[in-house]
Amino acid sequence: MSERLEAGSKVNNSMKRQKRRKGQQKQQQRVGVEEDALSADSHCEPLLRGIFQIGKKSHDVELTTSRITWTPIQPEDPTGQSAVKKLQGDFVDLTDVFAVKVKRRRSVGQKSGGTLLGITVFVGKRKGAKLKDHAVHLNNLSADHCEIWFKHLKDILNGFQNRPKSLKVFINPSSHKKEAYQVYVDQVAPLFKLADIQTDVTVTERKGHAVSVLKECSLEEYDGVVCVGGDGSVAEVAHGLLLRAQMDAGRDTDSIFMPVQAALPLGVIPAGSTDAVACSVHGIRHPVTAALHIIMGHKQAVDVCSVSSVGRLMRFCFSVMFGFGGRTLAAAEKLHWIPNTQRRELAFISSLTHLKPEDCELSFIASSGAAVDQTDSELEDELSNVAEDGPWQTRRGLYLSISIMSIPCLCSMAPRGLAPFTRLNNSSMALVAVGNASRSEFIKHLKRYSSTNNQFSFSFVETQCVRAVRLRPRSHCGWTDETSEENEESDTKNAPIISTEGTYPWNIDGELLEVPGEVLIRVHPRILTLFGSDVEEAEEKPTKCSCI
Ligand SMILES: Nc1ncnc2c1ncn2[C@@H]1O[C@H](COP(=O)(O)OP(=O)(O)OP(=O)(O)O)[C@@H](O)[C@H]1O
Repeated sequence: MSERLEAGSKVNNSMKRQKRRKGQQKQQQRVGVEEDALSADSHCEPLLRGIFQIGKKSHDVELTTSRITWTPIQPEDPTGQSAVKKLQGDFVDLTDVFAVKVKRRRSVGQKSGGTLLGITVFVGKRKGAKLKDHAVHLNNLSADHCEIWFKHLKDILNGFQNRPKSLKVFINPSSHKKEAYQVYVDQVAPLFKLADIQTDVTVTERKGHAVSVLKECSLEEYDGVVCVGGDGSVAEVAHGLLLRAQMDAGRDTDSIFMPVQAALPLGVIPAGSTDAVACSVHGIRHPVTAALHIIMGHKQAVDVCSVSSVGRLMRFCFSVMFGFGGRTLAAAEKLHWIPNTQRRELAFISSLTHLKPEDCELSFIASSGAAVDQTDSELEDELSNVAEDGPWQTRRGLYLSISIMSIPCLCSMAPRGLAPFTRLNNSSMALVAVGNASRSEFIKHLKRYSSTNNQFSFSFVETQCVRAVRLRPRSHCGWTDETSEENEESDTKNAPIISTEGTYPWNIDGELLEVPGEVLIRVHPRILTLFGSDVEEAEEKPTKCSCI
């Protein structure tokens, strides 16, 4: 790319350039250009230099391979006195530029042509975790001048190989407040269009629709997949992408196999009620931020869990909950005629009212939790032992809730994450096992997720960094006798979690899965790439659950 640009830069006659540079140096001394802006880029040879009007002032604008820098031009004082006022220059890094357009004045309804006004550079401006689109108008009425600048800028943007040019988009119109489609049309599609990204949109019609499309469509023509929806939709698309990769690689998903990576990165446009995946890679629930991360090709490899039962893959996912989390979801499904938010609150209250522990055999293989730098074959060797021979540690007892997460799951309910002690790609999962406790103690633990207090500093909560977890719910006979006195307030006469079909409810990324018997959960390091970056804490305003 740089060769192409250097060739392009020969447009400038070197004599002229020297002369101009001398003039520029003089001018810099005269007007006192913001020194930081220029000095950081001083090692880069200018590709282009020209005069544009920015705002109300004429500016000397310089393009290098990494920046556009502009400095206001101060007219010479007729009295010959040097200017006292220091004029401020500014710059944008080209890595923050996501589109460039020729700017024309058009009358209402006019679709093409129009009077040339200059060029507009679109920048993703950062404010904390938020990215906002910002336009810098470089006005100049010369068509030749603008054409050269436009071409150079376009060449540079096209040279960013990490940026997608074509995307497969899934929109779940039923997510949360049914706003996903409008969010896409109003906030995301215009940015994709501006960045000249081709899109192929599927508005999903039912649960499982995205998976069936991903299993069959030709992926070669895309540079990424985008999901507009809540965590359930993201989980479905992530599962579909990973399942497709296993099919293409000939992996037998009816066995304990080592999965291959998904072929395409996944972009997450938040339009759900919790959006923990979007928050974990953007730090904020903001569709424009998510769209700009996708356009600018910011990528982050993440660990994913697999859930298997009797040796068969059931799901790839980011979070698995058993006990309270599974029960609450099962209760919510039974109230399907009630609107989403009220349904969840009712189910939550009902599960709290009937709080009861599950009798389980919980086994896990611990990991350091620190990011590991292993080769793929070393990882494969290590993780293939997980099914049978790993150094399992086993606990037997009563648990109110067991959660396993491969990413921190940041959200407004838990700005530091449901699992703050795991990272996006540390080859490890967080295991949070909440043992038997009174309802009031359990509520205290839940409340701490949205506060600054440590939600895990309770004697009945155990946390571990793990590579694999095996959970075997034990027969419901027996556990009532072991219930602690502290838990007397719970309704011990209530039906156990096991259903009449002999299955247990699991909450897998917010989706209910009824599974009989033992479940194996393994971590698969970095097998999925998400558009976004690693984030420490969500910038969301903490919201407290209205039920507790
Ligand atoms: N047209 C549709 N009608 C009904 N369900 C759908 C449709 N399209 C997709 N789904 C399913 O809806 C489920 C829930 O979607 P999603 O998570 O986006 O919404 P939500 O539950 O309202 O949001 P959140 O998980 O953030 O609370 C997903 O499992 C998805 O498979």
